[in-house]
Amino acid sequence: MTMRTEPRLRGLYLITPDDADDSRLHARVRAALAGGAALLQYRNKALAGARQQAQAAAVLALCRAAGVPMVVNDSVELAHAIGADGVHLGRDDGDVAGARERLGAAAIIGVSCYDEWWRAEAGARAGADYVAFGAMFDSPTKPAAVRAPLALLQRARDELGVAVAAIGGITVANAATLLDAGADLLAVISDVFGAADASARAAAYGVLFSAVAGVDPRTPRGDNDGLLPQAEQEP
Ligand SMILES: Cc1ncc(COP(=O)(O)OP(=O)(O)O)c(N)n1
Ligand SMILES: Cc1nc(C(=O)O)sc1CCOP(=O)(O)O
Ligand SMILES: [Mg+2]
Repeated sequence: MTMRTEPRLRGLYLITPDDADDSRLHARVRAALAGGAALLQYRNKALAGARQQAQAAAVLALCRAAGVPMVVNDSVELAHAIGADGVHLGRDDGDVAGARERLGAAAIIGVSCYDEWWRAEAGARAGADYVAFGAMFDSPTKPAAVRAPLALLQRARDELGVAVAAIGGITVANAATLLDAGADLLAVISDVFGAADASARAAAYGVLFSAVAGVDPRTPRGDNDGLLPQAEQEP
């Protein structure tokens, strides 16, 4: 498989909770971003249409101010409309080629793989920037999500030239196992946005990445973006 030449995404991957209260959501997002993150996904299953677009655009502005790239969940069109940095595609959300054509070569495109290896292989081959496996643990946000084995993270790290994301029930207490198994991105909703101090909780992931993965995801965009240069990775 062809290896990517761009920097590889690595660090805390914040995903917004369903929150219809804009000012409360902004405060939570600001706090989480202040703690440090490599990437943020705007996801709000409770909103649609103009209301969702306005909220997404406001969160994008917060991400821009923090120097953190933002992808949009589910919708290439919403990502395009607000000028987001990319999109996350699940099994019902369209294909990588279509998203790439619409959003451009620099867009960050991620795919959900659940517990299925073939999706990761197909996604990487189609030009995805990361493949996401989960749920790694019981998820408070998605209690019915299928569970994915750690071995998928290890295999993806060893065989695919794209970033490997883990999602589902991740906490600071269980995250090290995922980093050891090969996750580059830890995608988290509840553990950060449900914390009394979202900033401190996000920062705790930064400490984990520094200790386990040897990178500092708090480094602001422009220095290393929370991204590890490809040259520093294993061949
Ligand atoms: C990083 C990441 N991984 C997986 C998902 C789940 O995507 P999907 O299966 O499309 O489910 P919804 O998020 O749309 O409910 C994700 N959003 N992000
Ligand atoms: C959106 C989503 N997708 C999942 C998958 O397994 O594909 S788990 C999940 C929810 C993640 O939230 P929390 O950090 O609260 O568990
Ligand atoms: Mg989806």
